[in-house]
Amino acid sequence: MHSSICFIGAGNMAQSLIGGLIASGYDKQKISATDPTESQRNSVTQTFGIQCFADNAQAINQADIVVLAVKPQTLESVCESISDSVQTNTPLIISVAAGIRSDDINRWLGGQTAIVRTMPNTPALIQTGATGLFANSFVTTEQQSQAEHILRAAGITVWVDEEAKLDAVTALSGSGPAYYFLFMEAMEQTAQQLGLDEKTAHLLALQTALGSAKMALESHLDCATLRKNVTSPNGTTERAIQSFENAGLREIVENAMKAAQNRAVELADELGGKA
Ligand SMILES: NC(=O)C1=CN([C@@H]2O[C@H](COP(=O)(O)OP(=O)(O)OC[C@H]3O[C@@H](n4cnc5c(N)ncnc54)[C@H](O)[C@@H]3O)[C@@H](O)[C@H]2O)C=CC1
Ligand SMILES: O=C(O)[C@@H]1CCC=N1
Repeated sequence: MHSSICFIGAGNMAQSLIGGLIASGYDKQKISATDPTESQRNSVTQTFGIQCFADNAQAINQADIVVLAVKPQTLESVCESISDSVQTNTPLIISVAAGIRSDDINRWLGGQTAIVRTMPNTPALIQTGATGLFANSFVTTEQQSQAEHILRAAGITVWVDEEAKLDAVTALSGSGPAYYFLFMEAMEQTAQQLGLDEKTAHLLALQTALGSAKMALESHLDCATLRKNVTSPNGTTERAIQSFENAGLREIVENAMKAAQNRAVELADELGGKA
């Protein structure tokens, strides 16, 4: 039998996870969500057929698992508003918030709380997500498997042995879908400049991204070798790759990912206690 899960905050990330769970066969009756915005609650109920509530503390009373899916800036006040119920009912807490450390969440919830801090990504919606997980010292082995089971319904899962590594996961797979969307946007725009219509440019850009990722996942070859296999000497790809390398693409990626990681640390320092 499925555990009952309540999502606090029914925005983009919660909806991706809810969609992934339902697609994997999770019992809808066991999933609920809260959100202060009425239109958001109605839309989530309509899309997923789950119950939504306005009152966080009331909604989590029956929950075995509470997923904190609000913005990092809202997390402290949300935790304080549910701390009495958490202390009484002792659900497993799963946080998806970027940056915010489990020690801070534990303190805001009143202490001694089992918390699995995670960093999922929005492709969870189509069960192609990637999630990093870290368990604090109050999490039992059984709760660890429960958290993994839930996130696995939405894609692959990877446990990290140090909490700080979740900030690297954030910079890679948490924010990563946006990097690929940006790249696909840019490829589509340029393809139109080169003479393709919008629909054709869109389809070819997306199928190319999908094919490349699927091929790399299924291949025994590394990404550098797969790239070289596309690059004929003195051919078209070589010119494009030279153009990327000359423009410093590797450094651009390095700077962007380090900026994301730094922001995760900054968020934790700004909104929680200093590490
Ligand atoms: N969007 C993404 O790709 C990812 C987001 N995250 C994390 O997920 C969390 C949520 O992000 P998004 O879903 O993108 O934001 P969002 O803004 O789409 O969703 C947050 C939801 O929380 C609701 N909310 C605000 N105050 C609330 C309260 N007091 N009680 C209950 N709900 C409340 C808002 O109305 C909104 O619907 C963040 O902490 C973020 O770091 C993690 C991984 C990826
Ligand atoms: O941009 C953000 O802060 C969140 C965390 C990872 C993806 N979106």
